[in-house]
This record gives sequence, structure tokens and C-alpha cells, in this order.
Amino acid sequence: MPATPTAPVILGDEPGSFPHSVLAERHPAIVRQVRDAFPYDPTRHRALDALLANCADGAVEPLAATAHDRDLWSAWGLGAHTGRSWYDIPWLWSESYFYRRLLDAVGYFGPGPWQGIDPFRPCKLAELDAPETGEELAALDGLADLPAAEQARALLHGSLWGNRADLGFRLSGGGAAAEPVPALVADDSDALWSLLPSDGAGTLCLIADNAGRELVPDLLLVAHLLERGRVGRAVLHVKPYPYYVSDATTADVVDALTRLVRAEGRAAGYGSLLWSAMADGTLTVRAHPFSAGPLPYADLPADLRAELATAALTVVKGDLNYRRLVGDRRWPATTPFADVTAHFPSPVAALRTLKSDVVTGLTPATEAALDAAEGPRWRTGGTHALIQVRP
Ligand SMILES: O=P(O)(O)OC[C@H]1O[C@](O)(CO)[C@@H](O)[C@@H]1O
Repeated sequence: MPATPTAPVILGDEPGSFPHSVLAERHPAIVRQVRDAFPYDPTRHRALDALLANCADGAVEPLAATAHDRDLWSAWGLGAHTGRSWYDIPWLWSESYFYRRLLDAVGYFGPGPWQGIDPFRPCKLAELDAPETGEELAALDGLADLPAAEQARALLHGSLWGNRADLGFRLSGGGAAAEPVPALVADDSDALWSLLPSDGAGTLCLIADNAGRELVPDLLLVAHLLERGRVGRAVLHVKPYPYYVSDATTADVVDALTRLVRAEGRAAGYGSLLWSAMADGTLTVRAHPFSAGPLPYADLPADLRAELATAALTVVKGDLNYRRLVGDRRWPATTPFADVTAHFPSPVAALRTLKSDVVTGLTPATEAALDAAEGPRWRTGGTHALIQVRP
């Protein structure tokens, strides 16, 4: 094994593959869904129709000369990818740029009346209002009598499996099937807990993924760790603008906290704790532009790298963040997780349900058992999860 392992970057160019289906089917479906979700004006309809025609069969188009982030995207490779098929460039790049273009089409960056209107907000709010969310919050009261370690474990698993509730995933109609065996394909949770300094003064960074039913348990986990003095400070990294359908933005954090403080019982207590923690700076929300960028975390910009380097532990949530953490490549599944995350500036834990082909750190026996039981389906079905840690 070389010191810096490598593997082919995933493209979307193989018909029948999962990445290809996302570009060819999921993206057009998302454009249609967004077009139906708001009473957009004719200009917005024309822009959405143009994106619909372009995204499945066309070539990558540049941003407008006036776009506020044109330089940023140029630095991220826009020039090199312009004019090429969406299928022939790194899949991670194509997907990220698709969401950037979608926001253009709905007028998100303005100027105009649709500036700042999140096209995915109705779905996100519906999740927060769903009866399941209320049930999950009520279940929190039942944890109170458990030993501390079991409470922490339950909240960690709530955050982990919260990643299954992802709206983009649901749009494709590929919802979670029967309970998987084994559900957890890797479990380094003991190592995760051991990374929190015993003096309770460490900083936890949590790179969030989805809003709604994933962000709520993420926040509960953070609240629990702050309340119990397991961490002294927490930093929640969210997206600077709507992305991958349900990814959390600052507005979604506000919605989730509002949902918590209006709940009953322990959930409300955690909500108040977090509200105060934000007011006194114990909990900080960050929305760095790179968080919605199309590059892997190996390419972290210097300021974000320096910031994350101060964390006792960074928890990286979800499938997309996993792809960005280990690199969106065709790794052999047994590639050591520590090798592919050696670039990351702090100790790091990945909490993710498996929703794309990328995976590392499995034992040969686990990979063989999964293949034998399910064929390739275990990689993308969202029915399996992992907790992987690199100290
Ligand atoms: O919300 P998550 O867990 O990041 O999952 C989003 C997922 O959506 C996809 O990008 C497909 O659109 C997955 O492959 C992916 O990584």
C-alpha cells in the first residue's frame, strides 16, 4: 500500500451505474419538483426548462459574468469543465455544479423577488412537522433513566441513522428497504468517545449534512455532549446556500432549534440549552463557501483547514461528506480509512449511511458477506451505515 493511496475518480459516464442514474434521472426529477413547488414567474420557468434540457444531455455552461462567485468556481475548475458533458467530468463536480445552476434558475442569488428563497424549504419544513419527528423527540424522555454511556450511544445512533432521512434520496423512490444485516458495516464508536478529552474542554466540529430529521438528532447529540461536559465548545458547519436538496443551511438550523424549543420534555430542554449556547458562543454555526464546493476535503482551503485543526474531533456526517472526506474514487472497499483520511487536519469520525458506491475501511469478510447477501445493492440502498474513526 503506497503512503498516499489512489484510485480512479468516479465519473457519471457509465450507463446503468448509480452516478449515471443520478445525472440522467434524479437531476431532471429535482428540477421538475422544484418547478412545481413554487408559483414561479415565466422567467424562472424558462430558466428551469433550460436547465432541464441542459442537465441530462447537454454540456456544462459557464456562470454569468456577473455571478458573485464566478472567481470561486473558476478556482474550483469551472474553466476546465465548461463545454464538457456533465457525464465526463468528476461526478462530485457535476452534482455540486448542478445545484449551483439550479439556484441560478430559481433566482436564489438575485437580484429579484426570489432572492434567498430556498427551493427545498417546503420539503424541509414538512420533515420537521412530520409526526415521526414528534415521536423521535418524545422518545428522548425515555432515555433519561439509562446509564450515561447508553444515552450517549443512543444519541450517536440517532444522529447516524438520521442520515437515512435524506430528501434527495427519497425523491428517487429508493427508500430504505428491510432492516439490513449487519446494519453497521464498521463501528469505531469506542474510538470516537475516546477522542473527547477527559477535561471536557475540547472543541467538537460537526460537519452537518441534511436538515430536518437528520439535523435534529445531530443537534441533540451536540446538546447532550455540551450538557454532560464531554465537550467545551461545538462548531456546526452548514452549507452557505441550499444544496443537494436537503442539506442544512443556517436557516434550517434556526428552524430545527425552533422546533426543539417548542417541543415538550427533554427535547425542549436541549433546545433551550442550544439556544443559549449560540448566544454565548459555546455553539457556533459556520457556513464556509467550501462547504458547498465541488472538491474533496483533501483540497480544504487554508482558513478552513486551520479552523478544523483546532478541533479535538470533527464528526463528518452523511454520504456526500464521506465522499468528500475519503475522495470520490473507486476505492477497493478494504482500503484503510486512516490512509485516505490522513490529509484531514483533526481527528475525524465519519457517520454515514451508505448511499453511493464509495466505501473504505471494510474487512474482507464484511465486504464478502454483503456482496453475497445483496450483490452491489448494499452500497447505495441506505440500509447500511458506518462509524469510522481516524484518531
Ligand atoms: O445526504 P447525503 O447522505 O449526503 O446523501 C446524498 C447523496 O445523494 C447522492 O449524491 C446522489 O445524489 C448520493 O450519492 C449522495 O452522496
